[in-house]
Amino acid sequence: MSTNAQNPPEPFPYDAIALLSFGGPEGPDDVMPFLENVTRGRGIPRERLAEVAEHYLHFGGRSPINDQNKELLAALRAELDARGLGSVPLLWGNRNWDPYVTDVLREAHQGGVRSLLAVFTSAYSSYSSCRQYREDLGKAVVTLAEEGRPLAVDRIRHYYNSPAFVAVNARALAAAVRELPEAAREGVRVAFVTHSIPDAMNDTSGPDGGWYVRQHLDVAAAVAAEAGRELGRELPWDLTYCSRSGPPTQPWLEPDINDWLREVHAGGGSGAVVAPIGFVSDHMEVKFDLDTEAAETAQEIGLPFARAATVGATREFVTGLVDLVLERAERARGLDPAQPTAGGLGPSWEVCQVDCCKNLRREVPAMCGVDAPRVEVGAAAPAGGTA
Ligand SMILES: CC1=C(CCC(=O)O)c2cc3nc(cc4[nH]c(cc5[nH]c(cc1n2)c(C)c5CCC(=O)O)c(CCC(=O)O)c4C)C(CCC(=O)O)=C3C
Ligand SMILES: [Fe+2]
Repeated sequence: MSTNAQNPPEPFPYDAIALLSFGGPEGPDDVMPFLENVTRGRGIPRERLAEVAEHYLHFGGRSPINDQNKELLAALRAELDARGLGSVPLLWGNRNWDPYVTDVLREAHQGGVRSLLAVFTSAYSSYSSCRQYREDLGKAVVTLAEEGRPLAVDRIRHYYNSPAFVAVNARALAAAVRELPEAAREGVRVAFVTHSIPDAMNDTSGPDGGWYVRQHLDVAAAVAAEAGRELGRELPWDLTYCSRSGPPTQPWLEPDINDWLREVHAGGGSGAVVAPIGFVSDHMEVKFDLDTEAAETAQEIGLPFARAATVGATREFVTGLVDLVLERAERARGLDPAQPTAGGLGPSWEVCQVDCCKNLRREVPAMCGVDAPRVEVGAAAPAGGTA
């Protein structure tokens, strides 16, 4: 690699890195406006909204997600600094609550940022967990282009099967199994848990459909095997779901975790461990649907129950994310770095095909895809430059 006096070796090809997340209310008054942001135009029944509002109010009207993102940002910042990226700004923008993506990117542009590498707080492919983040970016990029602020955006590949994500989840699962009383461990059953989505959304996830479930099954198998090795025994497992919403007539992914617990109990299982591999930190779904509701179900039926930790801001997970940032940077520079993975699916795409995780309602611009709006970055005049 050649170097010269002006440029550090291997210049990082992005002006900033941005963590993109869901957002959540900060207090009771934010709860309804937040829920309206989340569900605008989505046909979620009113009763479901009132019910979810109660979940938030049960925790003082405050989602844990913003504080968890701040913790993740601090850990990412430290790791980026340690890896020679101390001069690259790290931004944070949300879909449904302040700080909103468009506002954050506008401010970054004013500060000189013209290209961005995005990291989503969701590890898997589906409309809700991937394309909608790409649409958040699309909306921001189109809006800013209209203001004469062109911005280029890439993202890292999905990290569900990064060795670090799998290893940290496996250790957490083994620890949760050890939390059960000894007598409950012998016939223990494991439920990997993720956010339910409509069947139709799974059917269009990834480039050719079904990837949301496929990716979770791949992670689940890898995590169960690794945790099983650590414990010196096989762990029987299933993939289960929480947080179903939508009208009852619409099929969503099943089984629900509560139904699964009852079934395990009826089938003579001695204990249950739930491992929320679908969530990167202890979101409201984890705090309410698992730690509150599912724990109550288990207690009601007398089934010993433990919940595995989420990856959160653990050192190894964060290091793995920065590995993917550096990998993406090398690929942007035309190099061909190693792309380590766990499980059996191999490295996932970082540029999406046209209908990848298709928006079933309407077509809106999405970044990081082959059909993303093209923005002339570096054009001096206001570009309005979207095609
Ligand atoms: C796949 C997926 C993820 C994982 C990927 C990712 O992390 O992005 C996720 C994350 C999250 N979902 C969250 C909250 C909510 N999701 C809702 C509604 C919905 N989620 C869906 C899917 C997902 N959601 C879907 C298909 C709907 C139906 C409406 C629609 O088609 O969009 C609703 C409305 C009420 C309700 O119906 O439950 C709320 C309040 C929070 C914040 C939690 C906190 O505050 O800690 C987070 C991280
Ligand atoms: Fe959700």
